[in-house]
Amino acid sequence: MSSTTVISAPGKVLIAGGYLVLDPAYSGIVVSTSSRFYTAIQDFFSKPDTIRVRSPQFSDASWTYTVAFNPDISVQPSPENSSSNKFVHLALQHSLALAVEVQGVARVQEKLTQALDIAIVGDNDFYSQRAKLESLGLPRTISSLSSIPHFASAGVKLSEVHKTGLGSSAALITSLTSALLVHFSVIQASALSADNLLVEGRQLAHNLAQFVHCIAQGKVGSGFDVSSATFGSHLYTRFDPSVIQGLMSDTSAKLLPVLSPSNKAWNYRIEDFKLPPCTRIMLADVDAGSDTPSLVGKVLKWRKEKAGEANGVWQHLDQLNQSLSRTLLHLTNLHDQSPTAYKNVVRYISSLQPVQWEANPLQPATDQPIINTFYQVHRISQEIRSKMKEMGNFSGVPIEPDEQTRLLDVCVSQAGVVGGGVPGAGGYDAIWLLVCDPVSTLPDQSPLERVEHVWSTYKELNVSPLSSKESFAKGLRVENVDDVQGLKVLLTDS
Ligand SMILES: Nc1ncnc2c1ncn2[C@@H]1O[C@H](COP(=O)(O)OP(=O)(O)OP(=O)(O)O)[C@@H](O)[C@H]1O
Ligand SMILES: C[C@@](O)(CCOP(=O)(O)O)CC(=O)O
Repeated sequence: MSSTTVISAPGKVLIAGGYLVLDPAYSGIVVSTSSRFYTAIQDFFSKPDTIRVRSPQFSDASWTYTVAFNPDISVQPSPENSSSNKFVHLALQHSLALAVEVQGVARVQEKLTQALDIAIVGDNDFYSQRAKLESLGLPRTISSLSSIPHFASAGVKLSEVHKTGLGSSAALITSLTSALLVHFSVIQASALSADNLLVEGRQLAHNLAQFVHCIAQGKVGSGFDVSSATFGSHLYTRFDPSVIQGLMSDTSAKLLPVLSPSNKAWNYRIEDFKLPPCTRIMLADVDAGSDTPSLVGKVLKWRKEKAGEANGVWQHLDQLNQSLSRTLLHLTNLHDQSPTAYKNVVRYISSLQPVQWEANPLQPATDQPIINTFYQVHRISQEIRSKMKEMGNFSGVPIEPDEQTRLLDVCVSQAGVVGGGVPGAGGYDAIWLLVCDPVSTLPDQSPLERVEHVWSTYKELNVSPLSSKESFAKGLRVENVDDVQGLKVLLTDS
């Protein structure tokens, strides 16, 4: 077997900044997840200029393409394909076109003298595992999820799968286009090492993925999902959509002048962010579902029509979102200043409800500022929830519907739960929580176990956990096949 290029990209959770982040005046807090999409590219023995793409988790999910050079490069789906995949097709077309612009036709043709086999797989979290847990007779807990094999077959077609909101299309596009850039030597694999995020290769990968994702979706969103798939957790401020508007309407135009990192029109901003030590994000898929584009359309219509009312909400939320990111980052500083006091506090508040955290007058003075800062995070995240709900009430959109409010209220009053909310655009389909994650809480339950118990026994909504944590690997990552559990068996050995 010849060498295999494997590139992964993480999923995302927008914990603050939904709707605001569509406007370049505001930023959002995006956390990248340990759940990833993987693209593996190998040579295989078939006709030259042929690319076969497979998604082995789904039925009817293999697509063959022919690459023609006449004289411009074009990637054509085979008439024998039994389904189409616009996202995959556009990723191939534009990545190869960019490769031709950078490397010249001859080098791209040379790489295609052997056909390519491309396998795309997403960690189980991207797709709801509720039905699988039920069929295995397992409770809806994180430990049950670990008994499902990696990259489990969904048993359905892609068009029928129940997604969980982690941004499957953005992670898929970012891993696929970047794997093609590396395989065709447009960028070096070393450009994707974690040491320095703002290197040109990674930026080119970002710009290409943003463009392909926009064109596949038929619209320019804020792009926080592709940005976190590329750079990991950060505070995101969007790029001006005009940078790719020309390419969106004239797809035969040259890509490199627009997508090059030296094009100053790419004015997105990435600022460092990570969740504090000894905490963990918990995510749940709520079996109700919302149509994000229609929520966005209605909220933006209201913002246009009732600018005065909306601007007040936007300003207030912006203040809160900025305080949240500052306060979370401050916790990391407090940890670094006094790791022992910090760990003691986390253990202490893990067994108390947030309203009790500040109540002990005998708390050592070293612990007070740490406890107060954790309580600030709780308070700010609660205020963000209520402002987002107000935004929903004003615009007639269920951003934090009453059902989710009841669920979140139960969750955030558990001992050791710092805060939570509805991610991204909100709606009925998911929640996030930040919980204390101390080394041990024995003989007490841990906050994670308490939340799992609430979720698995909750009656009003069917709540199913995801196993994702925050990914500290910064976005795109070069993988070694043998290190990715469950991947090797899905690759061809032809
Ligand atoms: N494993 C996969 N293999 C190939 N294509 C996939 C795969 N998963 C998703 N896709 C592509 O992404 C498309 C789904 O994109 P869509 O924008 O609807 O999802 P999304 O908003 O990213 O979903 P979510 O955020 O809930 O994960 C599918 O129609 C398919 O083209
Ligand atoms: C509403 C919005 O700000 C966030 C949508 O996030 P999500 O897809 O619900 O995670 C839209 C966007 O940023 O593109």
